Amino acid sequence: MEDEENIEEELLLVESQLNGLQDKIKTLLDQQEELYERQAQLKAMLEISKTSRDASNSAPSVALEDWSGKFSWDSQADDTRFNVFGISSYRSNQREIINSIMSGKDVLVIMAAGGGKSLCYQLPAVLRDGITLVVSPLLSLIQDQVMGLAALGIPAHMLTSTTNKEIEKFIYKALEKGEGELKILYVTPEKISKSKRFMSKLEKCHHAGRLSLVAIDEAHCCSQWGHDFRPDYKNLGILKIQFPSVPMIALTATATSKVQMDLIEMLHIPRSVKFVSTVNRPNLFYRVYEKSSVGKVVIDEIANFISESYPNNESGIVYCFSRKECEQVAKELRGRGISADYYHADMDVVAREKVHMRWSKSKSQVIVGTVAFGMGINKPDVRFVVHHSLSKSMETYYQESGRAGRDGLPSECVLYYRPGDVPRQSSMVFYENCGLQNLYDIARYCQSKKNCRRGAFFQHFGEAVQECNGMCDNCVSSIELKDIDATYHTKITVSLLQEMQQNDQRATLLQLVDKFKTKWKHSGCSNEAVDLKKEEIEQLIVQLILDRVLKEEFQHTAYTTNAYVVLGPLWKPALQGNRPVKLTSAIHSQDSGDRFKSAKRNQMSNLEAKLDDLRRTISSRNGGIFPHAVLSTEQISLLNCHTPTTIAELEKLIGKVKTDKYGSDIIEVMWSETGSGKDSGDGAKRQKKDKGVVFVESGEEEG
Ligand SMILES: Nc1ncnc2c1ncn2[C@@H]1O[C@H](COP(=O)(O)OP(=O)(O)OP(=O)(O)O)[C@@H](O)[C@H]1O
Ligand SMILES: [Mg+2]
Repeated sequence: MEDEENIEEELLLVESQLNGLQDKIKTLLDQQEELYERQAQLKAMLEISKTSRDASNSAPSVALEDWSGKFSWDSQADDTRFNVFGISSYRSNQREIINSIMSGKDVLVIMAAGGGKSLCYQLPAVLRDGITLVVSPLLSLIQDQVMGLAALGIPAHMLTSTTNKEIEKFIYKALEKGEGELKILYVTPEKISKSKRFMSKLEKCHHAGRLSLVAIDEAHCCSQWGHDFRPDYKNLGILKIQFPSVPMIALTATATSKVQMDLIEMLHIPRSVKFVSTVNRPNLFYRVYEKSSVGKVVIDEIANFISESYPNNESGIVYCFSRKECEQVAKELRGRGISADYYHADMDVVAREKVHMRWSKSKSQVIVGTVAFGMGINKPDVRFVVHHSLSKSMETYYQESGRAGRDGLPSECVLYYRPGDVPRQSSMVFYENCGLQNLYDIARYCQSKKNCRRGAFFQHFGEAVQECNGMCDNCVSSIELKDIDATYHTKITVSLLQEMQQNDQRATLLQLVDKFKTKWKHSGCSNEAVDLKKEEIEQLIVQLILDRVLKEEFQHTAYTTNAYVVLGPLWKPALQGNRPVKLTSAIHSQDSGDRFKSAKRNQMSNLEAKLDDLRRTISSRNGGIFPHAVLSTEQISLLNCHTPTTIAELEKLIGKVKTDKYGSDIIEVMWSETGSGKDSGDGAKRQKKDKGVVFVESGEEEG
């Protein structure tokens, strides 16, 4: 008997020691997991830093050649840039890239979205004799580019599955015999890997010395490590093998060092000159708004934001978490007078294309989309990108928000955040490699009320910090902040979870908030700790997850995956109150205007509105051309500033090609708005001054 008791006693002891050990092992395993993740992060950072150092050491051609110096084609390039493309000056790195291509080098370009990569191959294509081949992944991107070039009078065509027989014949003749006018030929990668006929024509073109340049757009599609891998891109290596003497330019907006190495190898361009531009998008204003837990209130806020900040139908995108949410939000925005269409992967291609087209031509203002609305969005004048919920990583957010302001003009990226959205995303991404870590990075971005938003991007992409210039909410906010001591609240949360776990109970984030409130009430609140609002408790719990005091655990049901909050590796010190926990809260939550709001041209002038109408009229008159291909928004502000009233003045601002095409229409608008010309009765005088220019449309005057 006694023996048995002793045994039982010892058994209990051993079991409790085992439990203790298992806890320790769990904590150690958690720590190991954290360290592995950090190790991977540090290795990647080291790789980036090594590659950039190697690039500057091992590519003497880069160091020795001054791509910004003088070249024999300078004046011809300047003339084409301005008179054909209507671009008044180069942006950062464009001139250097063009010069290296013109010198016959292979080039790798990494430049942020909207940085102006197209000009880097289109301008040399016009300058060099012969035909430039451009490989691009999507039909819609190709169509946009070909139409844009046609509007500039540059002979460009595409050879895709939609090309009719007649055009195909024309293209093959141009390749084979040099007949007909063809300067730039766009193809999808499938043409290279699947059409022997096409490759044989291309070889003939090359043998006759007429293949001037090969451009690979969206080159990150080559790499399996990239975010848009396309198997057919893997076969593009054949191009350098077949045409070694033809310069190749590979362009992409985002490529980690791993992707860069991958694509240099796959495209066989080991000696390429590399140009890496900053990830910074100085014209984008980043802000995070607190998101209400009431769905309708969120929509009201988004609708108000759009109609107050963008009353002139300026284009925007609203990103949503799910397809259903997309449809719902679009419907509710429409109900509030905003012309919005939805776009997601469940729609058929024709319906998607229709929605995209309407929006591209500014016939609808907003697309409410899921992540499916991605690569292929070429619209330069997107003024705002709203996130109805947070993205799954900083990288995804950078890309999605980066679709704003590709024309370089001030634009806004707004994210509606509530901590309750974190578990919605985490239950989708937890099985992905580093999925949770990536999600927690963006959650940290959203939770912060103090740190520069731009700084978070620099840190994420391993780039030196640059000035924000007051272009994020945290840098300009006049909201007064206070730090709440949440050490006691943390203790309560941890002990609550400890009790629950002992009883084999679990709670989701929202359930935990409710349980916290009940426990708080019963705890007597004798402590001087302040009462927290529901949103603040949610915020605290997410902060504790990010700080590893708590963690998320997932369980599949037949229909869904639930995310539960459980104790994390650092719960013990938190329970003992050894680690002070601070929660940042806003004292006055009203945003008393910021520099972006006042700097941004909220109202278009009458003249700008008229020119905007004009570009839309010309666009619909000419079928396919987009309004921004007629006149860019930047050009409209230029015209608004300088108010040219003669063709000669106009040509100095927008170049020859656009003046020849649209000059008389534009001048007519200028006259009607500025009171010059026929209204002031000096039309005849003006006509005399601008000999050779006939304003056919101003009929009254002529007669
Ligand atoms: N030097 C410049 N000055 C003014 N506008 C420019 C200049 N270069 C390009 N742009 C305009 O900027 C916009 C974006 O250019 P482009 O489409 O080439 O960007 P991108 O780098 O290819 O971006 P993405 O990665 O999104 O494809 C276009 O409207 C283009 O006409
Ligand atoms: Mg591009």
